[in-house]
Amino acid sequence: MGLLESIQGPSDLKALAPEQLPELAGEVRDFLVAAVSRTGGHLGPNLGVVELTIGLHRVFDSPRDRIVFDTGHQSYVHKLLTGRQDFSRLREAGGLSGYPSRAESEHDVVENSHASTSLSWADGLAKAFALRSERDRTAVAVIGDGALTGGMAWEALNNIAASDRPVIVVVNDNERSYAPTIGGMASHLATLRTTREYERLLDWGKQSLRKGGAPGRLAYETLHGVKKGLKDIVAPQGLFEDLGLKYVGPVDGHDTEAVEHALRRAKSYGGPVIVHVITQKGRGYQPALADDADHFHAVGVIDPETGEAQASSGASWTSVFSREITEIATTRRDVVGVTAAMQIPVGLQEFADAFPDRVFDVGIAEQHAATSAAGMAAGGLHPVVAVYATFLNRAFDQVLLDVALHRAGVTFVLDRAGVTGPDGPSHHGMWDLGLCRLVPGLRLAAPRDAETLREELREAVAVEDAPTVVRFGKGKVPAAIPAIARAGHADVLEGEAWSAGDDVLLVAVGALVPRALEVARRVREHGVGVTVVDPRWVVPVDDALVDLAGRHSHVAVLEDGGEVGGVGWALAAALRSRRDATTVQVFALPQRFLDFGERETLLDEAGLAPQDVARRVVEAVAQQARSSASSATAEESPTTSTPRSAAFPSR
Ligand SMILES: Cc1ncc(C[n+]2csc(CCOP(=O)(O)OP(=O)(O)O)c2C)c(N)n1
Ligand SMILES: CC(=O)[C@@H](O)[C@H](O)COP(=O)(O)O
Ligand SMILES: [Mg+2]
Repeated sequence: MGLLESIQGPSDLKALAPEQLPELAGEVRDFLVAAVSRTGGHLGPNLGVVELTIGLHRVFDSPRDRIVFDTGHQSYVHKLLTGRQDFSRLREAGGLSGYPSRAESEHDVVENSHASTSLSWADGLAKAFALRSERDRTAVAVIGDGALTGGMAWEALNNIAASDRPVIVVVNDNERSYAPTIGGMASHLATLRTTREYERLLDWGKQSLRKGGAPGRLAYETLHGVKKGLKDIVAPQGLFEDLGLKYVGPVDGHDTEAVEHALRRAKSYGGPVIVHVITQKGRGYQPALADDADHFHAVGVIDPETGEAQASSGASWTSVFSREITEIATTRRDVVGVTAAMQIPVGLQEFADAFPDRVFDVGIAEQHAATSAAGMAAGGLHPVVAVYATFLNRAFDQVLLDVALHRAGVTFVLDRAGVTGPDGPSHHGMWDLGLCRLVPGLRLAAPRDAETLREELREAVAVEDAPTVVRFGKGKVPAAIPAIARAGHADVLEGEAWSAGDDVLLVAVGALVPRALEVARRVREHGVGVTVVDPRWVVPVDDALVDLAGRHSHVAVLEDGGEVGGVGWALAAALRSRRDATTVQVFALPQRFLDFGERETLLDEAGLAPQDVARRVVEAVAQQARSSASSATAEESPTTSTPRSAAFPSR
């Protein structure tokens, strides 16, 4: 049995001799490459924190001490060392989560995968320990250099530094988010990293003086002068110590002995301390180290020998956006791109390659991205802020009161809208429709295919006096879905509405249009007429759509956002305000946290499986017919049903 298999929890790890730790680290790396290449996941980040995590669980006493991983994507080693070694279904329903999970282990604290929150968690934990007189407990936060560029981290540091509570901030500095980390913080960490050279220089100085036989006093004076001189040149500790934080480091994050020594030093201070650990993302796995893009930050299924990803066919939503925004930028010199440390994942790399000075990476700082975009717009530019949908959440106030209040022409492009799948509840892009609906003047489009994405993106960047949003899902874009007619501002996709009129209007939103067409097919098998429309611009819900809905007896809405504030929610409210008798069924994501798993399965489980939606629509129509019949009998008068849908002018 290898060392890793012998470890069921931190106590087994603490029992190992220091000289066994490098061997254990090697076994962990072999395990990670073998397991994650089969399932996909955050291979690079976890390869970089093997020795660090071993040190954390040897020095601190989890779960009495609390170890918080920022973002949480680098917690696989933590899981391996705390009794979870079955990675066969990592990030799959029923398997291990790709992030900490309190349901999995008492050693796990924070499940939120949004970056830069760990220091606030640690500050809160430390305050609780102090007030509950649990002074033997330590709060430890492991935060990456990328996450340290997020504003929340500095709000927390400001509080942590002002206290004497034992908070250990471990900066896992691998010099990268996905790409190399940007900004002043990155530069400062780089300066501190040179201290490693400084320490080596110092060691060399000590050895040389000793070898040279210099007398004690002279040797000390010389060395002190060298140390003082070097320190000012290569290692200004400034920032953290000026804040009032003890600084330990920089530490070689792949030297188990040095890591453990530094963590023990930090623990012994008994107050707030920064431990600056230098690591390498993808450490020990050449295909990751050779990957200039992001050192295998997040991989799909790969060949463990070569790191080669499985071939995939078809264009992604992101690639369509990437091409189109670069096209637009060619003629629109005012258009600029903004990314929050995700230039490649959000599709701005092609734009940046073509126009390097017109794409801005602001670090993991979505709030700054939004408000600086308002500034850009005020200066005559048209910013396109590209983020994953879920990450717009934290910039809501900035969208509302910096962009919309000032009627700034800013376009937000939300990738990964809807259910994303393996990353779980804090990654599903299900909040943006509800949040954006709250913003006066904001307009949001949900394209259904590549052509509508291109059209709606161009329409969005043409708006100069209000925020616009274009949202699309994760993965491959579907084949073209042409319209057969227009109804107001909506595309009619299917329907015999110009015949005797259809019973049901099915409103299909964005990436769920293919599902809606399957629903319509199944409903028609029951002899129920269905017209399928795609509103395209879904925030706000426009009067033409409400008019159209009001000309049907029953409306069903299919969308991949949270129910509250969604398209169906707004359409039903508009019909109610008109005292319209049309009945509305809303098929949206339930307003709760959805677990991780396979995207299509999660949508089905959320009640959006075509067969389930169709069944419920047919039942509703039948129920409506029964109600109409019974009320007609009661009144002995002809039914007063909503006038059938009017004929559409053909497109
Ligand atoms: C608010 C927010 N924005 C963007 C992301 C996407 N994201 C996940 S990990 C990551 C990079 C993190 O870099 P770092 O903190 O240095 O950790 P490392 O991967 O280098 O260990 C980003 C941008 C996120 N999780 N949260
Ligand atoms: C941890 C994090 O936020 C990202 O790495 C995210 O997991 C990437 O998601 P995609 O794989 O959908 O790009
Ligand atoms: Mg990093």
